[in-house]
Amino acid sequence: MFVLIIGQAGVIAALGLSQLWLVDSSAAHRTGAVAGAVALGTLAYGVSAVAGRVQSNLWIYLVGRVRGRLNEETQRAISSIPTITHVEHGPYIDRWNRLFKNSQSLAAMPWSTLDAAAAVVSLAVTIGLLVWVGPVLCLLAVLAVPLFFANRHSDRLLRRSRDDNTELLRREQRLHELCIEPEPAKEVMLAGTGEILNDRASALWREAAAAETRARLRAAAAQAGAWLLYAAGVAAALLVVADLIGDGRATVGAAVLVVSLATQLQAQLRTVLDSLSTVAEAGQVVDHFWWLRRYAEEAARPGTPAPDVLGGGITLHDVRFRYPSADTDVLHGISLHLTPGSTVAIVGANGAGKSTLIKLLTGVYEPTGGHITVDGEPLAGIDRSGWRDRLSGVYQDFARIRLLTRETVGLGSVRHIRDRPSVTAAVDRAGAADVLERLPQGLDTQLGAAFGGVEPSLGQWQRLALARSLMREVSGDRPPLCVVLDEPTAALDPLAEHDLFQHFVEQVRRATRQGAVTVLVSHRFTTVRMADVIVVLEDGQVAEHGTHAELMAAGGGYAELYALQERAYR
Ligand SMILES: Nc1ncnc2c1ncn2[C@@H]1O[C@H](COP(=O)(O)OP(=O)(O)OP(=O)(O)O)[C@@H](O)[C@H]1O
Repeated sequence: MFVLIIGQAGVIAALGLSQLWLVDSSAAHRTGAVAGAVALGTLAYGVSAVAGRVQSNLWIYLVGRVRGRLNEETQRAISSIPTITHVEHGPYIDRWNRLFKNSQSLAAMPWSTLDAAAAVVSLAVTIGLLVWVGPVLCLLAVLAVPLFFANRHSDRLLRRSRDDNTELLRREQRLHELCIEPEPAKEVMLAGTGEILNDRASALWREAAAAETRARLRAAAAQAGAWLLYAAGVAAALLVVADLIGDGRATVGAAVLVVSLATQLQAQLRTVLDSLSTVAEAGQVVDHFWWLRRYAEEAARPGTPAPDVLGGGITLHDVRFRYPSADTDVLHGISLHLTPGSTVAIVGANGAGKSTLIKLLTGVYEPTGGHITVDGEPLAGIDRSGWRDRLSGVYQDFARIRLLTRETVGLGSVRHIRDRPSVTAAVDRAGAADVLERLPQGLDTQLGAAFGGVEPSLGQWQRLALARSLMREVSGDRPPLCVVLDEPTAALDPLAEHDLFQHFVEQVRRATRQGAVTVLVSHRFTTVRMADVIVVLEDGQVAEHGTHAELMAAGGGYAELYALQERAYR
């Protein structure tokens, strides 16, 4: 690439000179010189055409490979971050989206820089030839200055509109996804809201397109002005050459050379300006890239190892939390002590903050006020991946991982993903053996209709997720210090819930022996009453806490809700 790009400068000089010699030697009837000029021109043209093709193909190949690597690294950095804010909140998503969308310019930057350098060399050769015809013609090069400023101005306009549009286009894409992703699409179809959603998405797209068009028009106006100035300069240069020819100080060949050089100068200036635009855009992409790397490094900051066994337990000290896009706190100063070997049930109305609390314990969010300690050590100071290795459980919005069944479960302990006995044991303990029996190839069944596999029901998915959460326990990994179960039976039928419950008691006993804390979120009070401590959350605050008997005796909100559910089930 380097040789090809730099070689262009020589080709440009050879082409220009061949034209000059051709015109002048034919005027002087020097046949040999004409033949030489034709040969030089043909050779230069041939080399330029072949090198151009080779160069553009090489460019596509190299940029494609570098872009692939960059996207891979970006993807890896995104997925290495153990917190979830960056995949959940718009401004963060937009930043790494820009990185993916514009990675092409970063991949092309080395070649664009080289292109710009080669074009500068070519420019110098062109200007040298112009000066050779008439020194005053070098003023043509001065007209590149307004072009440069117009280019910078239009780059800025386009970049700003692209950045502003990232959010609009993300929202447009998410609205379209509602109509084509199987989970939301069925509801959209049932309600017949597809058209409204598509209209909204189209309106967002139109808004983004209009903003971009406005920016493009303004950029084009600035550039057109600068190029008009340049065209006037070329006209003036031709007048100067006509004058030189009139005075006999230049030949007709020189006039042809000036016309050819002016055209080349224009192409070279375009190359320089385009390359500078790519380099400037690449600079922005680098900014996003470094931001992501820094973010990933900070999130994965090393810390002290997690304790081997819990001695003192997990304590929440006046913990507050506010989501990045929110104006108010979701948790308002929670103080709790989770004793080793205990089961703590968290109950409360929808939106009370139960799942948020679970996510703070697992470290996917960090408190925005107060702190959490594990055996007296701040959780923030404990190595994140070390802490994660010592957790197990399921979230309320469990993942439906559409891989082979054994992988879907085995991912709970990556080291044992191929360990079939462990996977089978985890499936059994989660009460998912009957799910497995119904799968045509058992553990080797591909899951997910979109992948040509079997699509489990919601309850079956939840049991597979539970099995995944038990992988660490059955595979002989170090036992968890904290087990979080966020509505683990919400999608289960009564029989499956009963089976799980039996297992749950067993698991709690085992966890108790090993000193783990089990935190259970549930709306089913029959399960909740088994816990050692029940915490009632109300609007992000602890309203009551104690054993079932204590809370019933207190006759507060818990007792009321328990009685209500008991009556309903009777
Ligand atoms: N990712 C998020 N970004 C912004 N706000 C959120 C996010 N997740 C939850 N919230 C808000 O935080 C509050 C508490 O939500 P959380 O999911 O913790 O409640 P919950 O008690 O688990 O409710 P449920 O019983 O419905 O599962 C809610 O008001 C919700 O709107």
